[in-house]
Amino acid sequence: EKPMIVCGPANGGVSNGSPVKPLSPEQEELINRLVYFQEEFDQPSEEDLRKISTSGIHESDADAKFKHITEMTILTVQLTVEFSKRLPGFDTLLREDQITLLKACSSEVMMLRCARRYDANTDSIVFANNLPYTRESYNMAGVGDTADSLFRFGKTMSLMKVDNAEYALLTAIVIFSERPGLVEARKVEKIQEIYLEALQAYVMNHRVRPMTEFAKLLSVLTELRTLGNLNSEMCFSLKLKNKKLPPFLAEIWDVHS
Ligand SMILES: Cc1nc(-c2ccccc2Cl)n(NC(=O)c2ccc3c(c2C)OCCO3)c1C(C)C
Repeated sequence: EKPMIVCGPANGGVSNGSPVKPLSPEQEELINRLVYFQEEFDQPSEEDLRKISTSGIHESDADAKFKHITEMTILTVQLTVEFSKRLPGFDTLLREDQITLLKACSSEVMMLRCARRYDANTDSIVFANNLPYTRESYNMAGVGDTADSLFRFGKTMSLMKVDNAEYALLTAIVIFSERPGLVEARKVEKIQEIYLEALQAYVMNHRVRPMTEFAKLLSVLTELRTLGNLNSEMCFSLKLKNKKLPPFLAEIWDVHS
């Protein structure tokens, strides 16, 4: 069943003295749809997880850990592609622009998905039941120090108490971001505006200090750009170390030997 959003304004519908505009029915429907598909495509299926090699996962085999991370990432990026296809507006774009958006957003959405799975008590990313994205696996896989900023990001997000609706809207906003090479950039921007307005309306009606919380949520977008760029840098350094990425990831992240 669809998880309904209970839309009672957090502050009795008044924010710094002025009455808060409620969410429109269209915005409520949009948010409910996004939260529904966020759950639908949240984790790889048990069947997919069984396919992932867990051999060597609990030993100190660096290559096995690296392989595990790559396989988990491929499954998760594929879930993001499925989520994107169901976003209102995505199917109105040129195929070429859909590809541009999916390639560019994939690492950023991965970071956001991991942040959502960050557990502050254990300072770890609890991702599906295979736990590949832990500090230990990162250290083992030989990419430990860079992953630190992913855990810091996860901690920041958990302190902000970002809820499912805000995560789903942030993901849509990341997907419909301005990217180099877009043919219909203006069209993507117009679609992104819909999701930005919905996020603003949601925050205005659900947060105690809406303006600052909305600003902080938008600053997440900038942090995600930085994290995505760090991923590109890591892909490049892996290439220099002749550490092969699976073709699917080499293709979407433009890592060509
Ligand atoms: C197969 C694979 N899967 C990932 C990944 C794993 C989890 C979240 C996001 C990404 Cl992109 N990465 N990237 C990182 O793990 C990664 C790269 C750079 C980072 C970073 C991470 C998690 O963390 C933030 C700082 O820079 C890789 C390769 C490239 C190892």
